[in-house]
Amino acid sequence: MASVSEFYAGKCVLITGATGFMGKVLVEKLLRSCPEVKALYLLIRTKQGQSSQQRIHTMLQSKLFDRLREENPDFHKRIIPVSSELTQPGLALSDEDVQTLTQSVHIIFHCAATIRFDEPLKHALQLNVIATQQLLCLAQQMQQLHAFIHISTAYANCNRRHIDEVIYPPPVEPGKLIHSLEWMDDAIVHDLTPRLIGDWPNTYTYTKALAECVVQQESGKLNIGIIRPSIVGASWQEPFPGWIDNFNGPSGVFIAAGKGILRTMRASNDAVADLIPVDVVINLTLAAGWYTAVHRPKSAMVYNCTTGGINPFHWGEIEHHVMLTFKRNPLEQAFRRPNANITSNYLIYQYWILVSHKFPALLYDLFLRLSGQKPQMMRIFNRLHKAIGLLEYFSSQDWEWNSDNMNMLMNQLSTEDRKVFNFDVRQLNWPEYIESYCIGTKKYVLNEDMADIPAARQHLRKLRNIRYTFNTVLLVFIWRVFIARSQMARNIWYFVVSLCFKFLSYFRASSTLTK
Ligand SMILES: CCCCCCCCCCCCCCCCCCCC(=O)SCCNC(=O)CCNC(=O)[C@H](O)C(C)(C)COP(=O)(O)OP(=O)(O)OC[C@H]1O[C@@H](n2cnc3c(N)ncnc32)[C@H](O)[C@@H]1OP(=O)(O)O
Ligand SMILES: NC(=O)C1=CN([C@@H]2O[C@H](COP(=O)(O)OP(=O)(O)OC[C@H]3O[C@@H](n4cnc5c(N)ncnc54)[C@H](OP(=O)(O)O)[C@@H]3O)[C@@H](O)[C@H]2O)C=CC1
Repeated sequence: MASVSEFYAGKCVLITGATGFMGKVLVEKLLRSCPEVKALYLLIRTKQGQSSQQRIHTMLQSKLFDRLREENPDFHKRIIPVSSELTQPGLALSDEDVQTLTQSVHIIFHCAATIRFDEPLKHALQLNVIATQQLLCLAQQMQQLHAFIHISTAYANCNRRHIDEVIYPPPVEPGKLIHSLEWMDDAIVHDLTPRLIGDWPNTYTYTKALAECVVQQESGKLNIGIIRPSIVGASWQEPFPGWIDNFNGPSGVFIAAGKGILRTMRASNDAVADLIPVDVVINLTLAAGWYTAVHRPKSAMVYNCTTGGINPFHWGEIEHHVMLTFKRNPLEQAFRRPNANITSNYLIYQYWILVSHKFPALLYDLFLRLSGQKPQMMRIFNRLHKAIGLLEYFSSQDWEWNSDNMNMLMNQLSTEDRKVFNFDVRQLNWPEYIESYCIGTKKYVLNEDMADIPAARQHLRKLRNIRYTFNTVLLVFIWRVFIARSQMARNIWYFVVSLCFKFLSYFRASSTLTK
C-alpha cells in the first residue's frame, strides 16, 4: 500500500481556511512532507484591500515557512490561490475556477470557520453551516474526488459528558433553522439566540454541531472524514517547537498572565486541560485524508483528536508550568510580576478580580490621567474579563472523548509514516511542551527577542522594588491612621516596640560578653 506521502504525489488538494492558524500549518506540512503533491488550490477571500494572491505572498514570507523555504525554495510554485468568499452564493467562485476545481481536485480539507465565541448566530450559521453545505455541493460535482475532510471541534457536542466518534443528532434540523433565520432581522435573532443554542455555551460550538450534521446529510457518495480537535495549541515539534501566531484559546491567557495583567481566572485545578498541539492535529488530518481516500469507509469516519484520555494533564499543572516559564523567561514591559492563580470558587475569584485587577487598574489609570495621558487599563481589563468569561465554561469542567479511531489510524500507518506524521500524544512531555508553548507566544506572537531577556528580568526586579516600597508605605500609612484613632492599637504598638528594644539590648549585651 502507498505510504501517506506517496499517496499525495500527483494529487491536487483544495484547502479552505489556509490563511488561518491550522490552515497555514497544513499547507506547510503538506508541501514539506509530501513534496510530490501536484497543486494546492487555496480558497482565499480578499481582505483589507489585498487580493488572494497578495495575501498568500505575505503568508509565505512568515517564519512558519522558513524551514520549507530552506529545504525547497520553489515550494510556492505548487500553490494556486483561488479567490473565494465563502459566505457568498456559490462561494463567489468564477465559472472558470469552478471548472478547474471540478476537473482536477482529488482531496478537500475544509478548515475555514468563524471560531469567535461571540459571533452573531446568523453569521456563524452562514459560514460554519451554509458554506459547508455549498462546498459539499461543489464537491459532489468533482469528477476525481477521493476524500472530503471536514475540520470540526471536539466541543461540537459539549452538551454531553462522554463523546463517541459518531455524529450525534442535531439540536435542530439545520435546513429548518436556515430558513427560519432568513426572514428574521438581526435584532430578533440576537434576542432568540440563547433560546436556540440551549445547552451549547456559544454560537461557535452550536453551529459546528449543525455543520457535522450537514456533512452527514449532504455526503451522498463522497468519502468523508471528520476531525474533531480539542483545544489547539502551539506546535510540539514541527516545523519547530512552540510555533503559534494568535491569541485564541489559552494563548491569550498565557500572554496576559505572563505580562502580569491577568492574576486570576476561573478554572478547576483538577479538570483535564485537553490541549492538543497543532502539528499533531495536522498530521492526523493528513493521515485521515490518506485513509479515507484509500479505504473509502462506507459512512463518515469521525476522529476525536484529543489528549485527555491518553495522556492527561490538568489546568492546575498548566498554571504551575506557565508561571514557572514566565518567571524564568519574562515577557518584555510586564505590567506586574507574573503571579496568577486559578480558582473554581466564585467568591474568591470575585475578591481577586477586585483586589488584583480592578484596584491596580484604577490606580494606574489615575497615574496616567495625572501625567496627562489617556487612561487605558480599565478598558483592557474589561476586555480581558469578557474573554476569560467566555473561556470559563471550558476550563471549569472536563469531558471524556473516545479516541478509538485515532488509535486505529495510527495502527494503519507504516513505521516510517508514524514518524513523519506523528500524532502519538503518549510521547508528549507536558512540562516541556508548556515551556516551549509559552516561549513560542513570546517569540512568534509578541515578536520579542530572546536576547532581551536580561532587560526583561531587570524590569521585573524594578517592579518588585516598586511593590515592596508601595506595600511598606501602605502599611505604615494604615498603621498611623489606626494608632491615631485607637488607644488599644497604641498600647499594642508601644508593647511591640519595647519588646523589640529589649530584645536588641539583650542581643547587644550577650554579644559583648562573648567577646
Ligand atoms: C491563570 C494563568 C494560568 C493559565 C492556566 C489556566 C488557563 C485556562 C485557559 C482556558 C482556555 C480554555 C480555552 C477553551 C477553548 C475551547 C474551545 C473549543 C476549541 C475550538 O474549537 S476553536 C478555538 C477557540 N476560539 C477562540 O479561542 C476564540 C475566542 N475569542 C473570541 O471569541 C474573541 O476574540 C473575544 C474573546 C470575544 C474577544 O473579542 P474582541 O474584544 O472583539 O476582540 P478581537 O477578537 O477582535 O481581538 C482584538 C485584538 O485583541 C487581540 N486579542 C484577542 N484576544 C486576546 C487576548 N486574550 N489577549 C490579548 N489580546 C487579545 C486580537 O488578536 C486583536 O488584535 P489585533 O491586533 O488583530 O486587533
Ligand atoms: N483553533 C482551535 O483551537 C480549534 C480550531 N478548530 C477548527 O479548526 C478550523 C480552523 O481553525 P483556526 O485555524 O484556528 O481558525 P482561524 O480563525 O485561524 O482561521 C479561520 C480561517 O477561515 C477563513 N475564513 C473565515 N471566514 C471566511 C470567509 N467568509 N471566506 C473565506 N474564508 C474565510 C479565514 O480566512 P481570513 O484569513 O480571510 O479571515 C481563515 O483562513 C476551524 O474549522 C475550527 O472550527 C477546532 C478545534 C480547535
